Amino acid sequence: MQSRKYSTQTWKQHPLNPKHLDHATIHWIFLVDLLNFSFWSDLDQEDRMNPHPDRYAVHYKGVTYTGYWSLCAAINRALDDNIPVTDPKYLAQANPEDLAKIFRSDTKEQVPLLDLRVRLMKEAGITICQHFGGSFVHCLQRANHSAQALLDLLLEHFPSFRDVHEFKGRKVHILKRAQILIADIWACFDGKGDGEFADIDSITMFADYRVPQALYHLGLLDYSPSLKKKLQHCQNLPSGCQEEVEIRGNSIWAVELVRRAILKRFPETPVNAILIDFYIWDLAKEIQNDMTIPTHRTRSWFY
Ligand SMILES: Nc1nc2c(c(CN[C@H]3C=C[C@H](O)[C@@H]3O)cn2[C@@H]2O[C@H](COP(=O)(O)O)[C@@H](O)[C@H]2O)c(=O)[nH]1
Repeated sequence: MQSRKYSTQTWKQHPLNPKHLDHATIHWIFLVDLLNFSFWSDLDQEDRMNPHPDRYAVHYKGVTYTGYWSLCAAINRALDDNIPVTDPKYLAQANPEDLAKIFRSDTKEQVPLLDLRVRLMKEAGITICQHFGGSFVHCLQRANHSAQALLDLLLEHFPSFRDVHEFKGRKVHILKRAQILIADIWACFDGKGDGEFADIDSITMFADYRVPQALYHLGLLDYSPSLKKKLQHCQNLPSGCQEEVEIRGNSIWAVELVRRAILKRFPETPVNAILIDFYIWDLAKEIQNDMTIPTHRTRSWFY
């Protein structure tokens, strides 16, 4: 595990991530994490690095992107076409057909939950214009460098970030996209300026579908024989069902235990759940072809 520099350098090194530390980058991160969900393909049960040829993909600057990176490629493609897709004023007044074109596919399959993505873009654009003077930066600055205050503002004003579920009669706040939004701003800005959060270490791992798969592969998470069977048969798990919430909740706990183990062994290491999560997610993409279990399949706008 490298130091904090790991996430910051890696974050900006990816060709699709923005390089300039300005307000346009904050708007880019907001839009990406507003839409950062459910890229797994109904067509592609293999889910390997060499994707099913019909699986939703975006060709951008000579590279074919699937999954999360296809979202970033689609947004960058729109910006290159002079469509101000990260500008809330544009989103508020744009017509849905034009917004849908941003996700046009270079294969047979279209992006999952397209209509929902368009709806969320319009709603967020209207909300930012009504409550934050047309710029998400004002929302960020209203949090006054507190991750938890920003989390509260996101949950108050943007309903799709309310990743909260019921588990055996108790409310479970998983909040994956709201937290990764904060983490991406922090990592991109190296914890400085607009990216400074005094309580950044209060952010948990982001309970998606890729990191749990890697945690299992690494022997840090285990599944019951019946759940393993469902995953191996690519059976859908309904959003909010007990097994799905167990996978997500235990993933958060597994990363917390990894964090404690690292600090016990290397007390001086500036590690937090974000850095561990980013490390495991990037690793998961590298070893995707060797994974010993498929990802779980829940069609959801939460992750
Ligand atoms: N826990 C966690 N989940 C993450 C990410 C990211 C992208 N982060 C990059 C940006 C900065 C960091 O340095 C990473 O390089 C996407 N996702 C989730 O994965 C799923 C997509 O997977 P696939 O279909 O294979 O592309 C989907 O649920 C998406 O929401 C992360 O970092 N952590």
